[in-house]
Amino acid sequence: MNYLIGDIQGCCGALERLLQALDFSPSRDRLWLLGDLVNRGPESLRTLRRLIDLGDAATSLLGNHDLHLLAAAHGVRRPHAGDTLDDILQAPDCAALMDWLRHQHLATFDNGWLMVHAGVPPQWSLDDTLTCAQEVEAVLRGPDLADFLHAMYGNEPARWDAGLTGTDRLRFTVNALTRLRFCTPDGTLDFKTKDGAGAAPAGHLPWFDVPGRRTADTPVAFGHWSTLGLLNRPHLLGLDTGCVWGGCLTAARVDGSTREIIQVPCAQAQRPGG
Ligand SMILES: Nc1ncnc2c1ncn2[C@@H]1O[C@H](COP(=O)(O)OP(=O)(O)OP(=O)(O)OP(=O)(O)OC[C@H]2O[C@@H](n3cnc4c(N)ncnc43)[C@H](O)[C@@H]2O)[C@@H](O)[C@H]1O
Repeated sequence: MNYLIGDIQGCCGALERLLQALDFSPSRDRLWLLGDLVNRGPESLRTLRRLIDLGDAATSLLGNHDLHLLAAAHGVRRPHAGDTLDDILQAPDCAALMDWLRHQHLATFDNGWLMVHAGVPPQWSLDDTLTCAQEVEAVLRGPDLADFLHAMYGNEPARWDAGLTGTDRLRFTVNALTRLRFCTPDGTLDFKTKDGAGAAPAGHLPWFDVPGRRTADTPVAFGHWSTLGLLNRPHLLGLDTGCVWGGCLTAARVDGSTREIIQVPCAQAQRPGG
């Protein structure tokens, strides 16, 4: 069976309880983790090791917190207050863990589902999304990783232009795939608003509601947006249900036309707004 799982954020106990609830078997089942594997929760190191141990039974996407971990490990960013990455950064095998992390995905398309951590700009087709993701993945896996991590931060360019090149193009892709919630109909990304779908800034919409979105006919699964909560529409699954904030950890079983949502409640590891 195929399961898509929302943001774990280091809540490994919740992951274990969810796998039990699924009666998960690594020889029979496949998992797709929708990013933000680590940080803010209590057991980031244990979570990474668990995912690595799953081998081919699990495919992991990178979220903004996972990229932040790579940046912290390369000395590009200082850990923030509220980060819970120290156990990884101080682990004797930190370099090997980071090597695994940088080989994970920014987007993937499997079993008819396009999967990303945050969102897909309305102007991108499925092919555009996978191509742009692969461009970033190649840099993450290559010799220029540290330089790229320095250049990755920033909110510009906020609007897609097929003519973008170099660092600007890569930064736009990272911001779209790992940070997007709201955008304008012309695809200008907003990075300020973190509230639910009803809190759209003037002139903005949740990215998935933009009229004419080119991936509207492609099933898309994403995480990242805990204040949105579970989104379950025919071609959309939003699966960040705020595990780390005391919500649930959510899996969606997607086999052919079958869809089933399975959730386990989570202990609150961080206080919203804290
Ligand atoms: N290119 C890049 N540029 C910039 N940064 C990059 C980057 N690449 C990586 N990063 C990194 O991204 C990291 C996070 O940045 P942040 O800016 O802190 O991330 P965020 O938007 O708060 O998103 P998060 O992923 O935590 O989402 P969530 O819905 O859980 O939480 C969102 C909010 O919802 C609130 N919330 C959750 N549950 C709530 C509830 N029940 N009620 C009210 N509020 C709630 C929380 O308080 C929280 O503030 C940073 O460490 C940064 O370095």
